Amino acid sequence: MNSQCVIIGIAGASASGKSLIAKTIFEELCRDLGTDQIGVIAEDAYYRDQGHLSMEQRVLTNYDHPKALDHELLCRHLQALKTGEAVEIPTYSYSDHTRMADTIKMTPKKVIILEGILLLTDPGLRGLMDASVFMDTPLDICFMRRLARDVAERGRTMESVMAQYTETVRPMFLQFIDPSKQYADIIVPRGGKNRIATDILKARIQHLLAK
Ligand SMILES: Nc1ncnc2c1ncn2[C@@H]1O[C@H](COP(=O)(O)OP(=O)(O)O)[C@@H](O)[C@H]1O
Ligand SMILES: Nc1ccn([C@@H]2O[C@H](COP(=O)(O)O)[C@@H](O)[C@H]2O)c(=O)n1
Repeated sequence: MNSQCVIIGIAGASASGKSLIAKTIFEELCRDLGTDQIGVIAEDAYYRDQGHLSMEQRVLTNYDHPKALDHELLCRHLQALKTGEAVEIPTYSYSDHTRMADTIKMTPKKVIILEGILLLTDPGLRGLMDASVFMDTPLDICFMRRLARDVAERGRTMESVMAQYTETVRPMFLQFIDPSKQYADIIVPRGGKNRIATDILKARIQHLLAK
């Protein structure tokens, strides 16, 4: 069976507004399609399991390098959803730096919004997307938002956020994420509250569904 499943990929720097725009599109499209017909998948859920490593080893991982993520599993899950099969999405703990025991069942959807920093670096994932987006928020703004968010929500200290940003987040953005912008169909300036970009994406999804 090849069910209708529109997949939109949203990439960009950490704290560029990917989750916010994904959530806005999700909530607004739910009103038309129903909550069971649209889903959001975060690439972060596919960070590799590090249960076999000590906490001292886990903090040394470069979480902004493509190899930190299990894109193969994400690809398999998207292919399964496209063929009408349900999947078990992993859950991830930013404070323990590893997968949690629970998974979340996702049933097939008409629309899947994927969001994550490194999505557009992977040809397999790009090939599964019906449209791709890059959130082009200035890096200094992203850094300020990440600092506030990671201290408030991800159990980090200001010092650890600043060190990680200098050692891996910024260099990996320049090496992998920013060059992947070339693969985006739509480039969104300013961040997750860009109303016109949100409307354009919603209209494109509606157009793909009507085909
Ligand atoms: N345009 C914006 N104006 C103000 N705050 C924003 C804007 N876009 C995103 N944010 C905030 O910045 C933080 C990071 O955004 P988020 O969507 O979580 O980023 P990402 O998913 O790209 O890491 C969140 O607290 C979010 O509410
Ligand atoms: N254990 C981890 C795993 C990931 N990160 C950081 O998360 C960022 C990606 O998530 P966004 O919601 O910000 O897009 C990425 O830049 C990793 O550095 C982490 O700090 N710890």
